[in-house]
Amino acid sequence: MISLSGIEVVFGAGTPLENRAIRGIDLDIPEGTFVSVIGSNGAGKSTLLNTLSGEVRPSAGRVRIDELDVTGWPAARRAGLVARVFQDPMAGSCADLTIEENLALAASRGERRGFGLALGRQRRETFRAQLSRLGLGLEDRLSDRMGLLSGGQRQAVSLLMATLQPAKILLLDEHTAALDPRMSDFVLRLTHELVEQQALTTLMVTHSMRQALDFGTRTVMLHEGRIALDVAGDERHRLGVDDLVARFAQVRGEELDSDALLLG
Ligand SMILES: Nc1ncnc2c1ncn2[C@@H]1O[C@H](COP(=O)(O)OP(=O)(O)OP(=O)(O)O)[C@@H](O)[C@H]1O
Repeated sequence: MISLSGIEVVFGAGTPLENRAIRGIDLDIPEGTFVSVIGSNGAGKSTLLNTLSGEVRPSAGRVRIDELDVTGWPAARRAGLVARVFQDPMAGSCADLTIEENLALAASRGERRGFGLALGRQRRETFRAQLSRLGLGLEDRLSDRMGLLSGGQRQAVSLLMATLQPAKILLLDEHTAALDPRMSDFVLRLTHELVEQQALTTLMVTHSMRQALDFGTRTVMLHEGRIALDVAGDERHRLGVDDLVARFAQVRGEELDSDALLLG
């Protein structure tokens, strides 16, 4: 169980630029749940993910991963518990290392010693098999530098890297937003497959209402640092994109507008 209780995040506290990005969030995520997170710009989605990964320390509240209270743990200490894929395909891997070296680093995530770059034959074969599942021909390019891959290929490998080691939670921060529609579909399908196979507890931020309903088992909408909607099960099944857009407009106190199309 991942548990956030009474979380508040204030940036620039006590300054004229004080910003209460998270204003009291309570969220329990049982093991194996796949939560999609939506919300307008500045709603606090990335800050929520950063609070879970340890990049941001909450001003109030507790973060628990299973029975561990990790509130005071920096990101590096949570590395073995939290896996993450960012929006920027360049952010999750090292361009100057080979595909194989990047995978080896990911496989050693959370280990205390060394960089885990040791590349025995068996390990290489495992990586080859994992890459071949992507169907992108990357299994024959193990020695290519990561920087040579396209954004979509790199994001697919980043996803693979994030799931090589079992983590308590997988954080996906608009991880398909920078990709063209074909590659975005591909990475989303791969996400679905990996999450299902490994029964990963997952939090995926998306700007697409369609994706928010099509992927995962629960949808959370953030607005101005609070949870404005939290749906799962039958209630979620009954929701269509139009309903979600209407709820979105409602919490923003707006009429339906072109955002609806943008977010569809
Ligand atoms: N490191 C930071 N320092 C100061 N303010 C920050 C920082 N990170 C985020 N904020 C502010 O906190 C608020 C929430 O930002 P956040 O990035 O979490 O929103 P978001 O929902 O992810 O938005 P978007 O959809 O635009 O990515 C915003 O007002 C943002 O400017």
